[in-house]
Amino acid sequence: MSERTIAAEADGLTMAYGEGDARVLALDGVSLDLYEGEFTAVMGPSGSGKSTLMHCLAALETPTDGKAYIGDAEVSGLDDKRLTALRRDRIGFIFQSFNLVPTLTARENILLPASIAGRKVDQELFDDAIHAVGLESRLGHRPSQLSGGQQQRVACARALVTQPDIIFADEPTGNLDSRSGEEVLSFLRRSVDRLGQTIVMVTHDALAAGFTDRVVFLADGRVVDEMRDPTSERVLDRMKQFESRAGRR
Ligand SMILES: Nc1ncnc2c1ncn2[C@@H]1O[C@H](COP(=O)(O)OP(=O)(O)OP(=O)(O)O)[C@@H](O)[C@H]1O
Repeated sequence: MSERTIAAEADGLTMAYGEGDARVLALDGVSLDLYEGEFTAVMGPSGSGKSTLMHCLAALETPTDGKAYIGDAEVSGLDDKRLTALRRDRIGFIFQSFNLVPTLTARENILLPASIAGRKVDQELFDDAIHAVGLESRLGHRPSQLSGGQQQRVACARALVTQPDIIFADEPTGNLDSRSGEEVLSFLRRSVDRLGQTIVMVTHDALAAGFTDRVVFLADGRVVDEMRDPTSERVLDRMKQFESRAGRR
């Protein structure tokens, strides 16, 4: 197997919310390497810490203990200015609720992060992304004139055209019907295969996990298992095993 390069790393990440009786340990010492050019899914029951892990890795939250790295930059060691630059220049986000600017067209939404960063978007990459997500005829439309699936494809193109080191996607198909969801997942898959994009995606959906290269399973704030080259059937089976184990506890 060829040597893999680490795109992001969790090193003993611990996150406690609240105090005393109300204390919740959302992450309980998670150590995990995420590799360049891979599509990784993070799965686990509700409350298992998936979003918290992603937020700590993406420098949106500061862990109680442990370290998060993007490449070799330790996220918690950066001052505010460097952190803003890291998020802007090296990380892409796709959210369940799309988070598009309602007053801007699809084209303007896609170009916004690059424009804020004062960077030019590579025209070929822009054309490629638009073609891949099938939005050629929708570039002048505002989000309210687009379907949910089209809006999420705009959000995917927006994350992709800045060519970030890593894209974090938090349940990107959670608000979509199965057909639109599959379109978005195929697009993400292609951007990994064709552009070598690195993507980490939180999902509850075994079908979505079937599009990835690797699934990491969380339970109670810990990594409890992982699967390479998953199929949705194998992921479903594994999830059933977890549920029956949790039921016996
Ligand atoms: N800001 C917060 N304040 C207090 N507790 C929190 C906060 N954010 C998360 N938690 C708690 O931390 C635990 C992990 O939450 P997290 O959102 O990471 O789980 P998740 O696996 O993403 O869940 P879901 O699949 O339901 O989105 C949960 O028990 C949650 O209630």
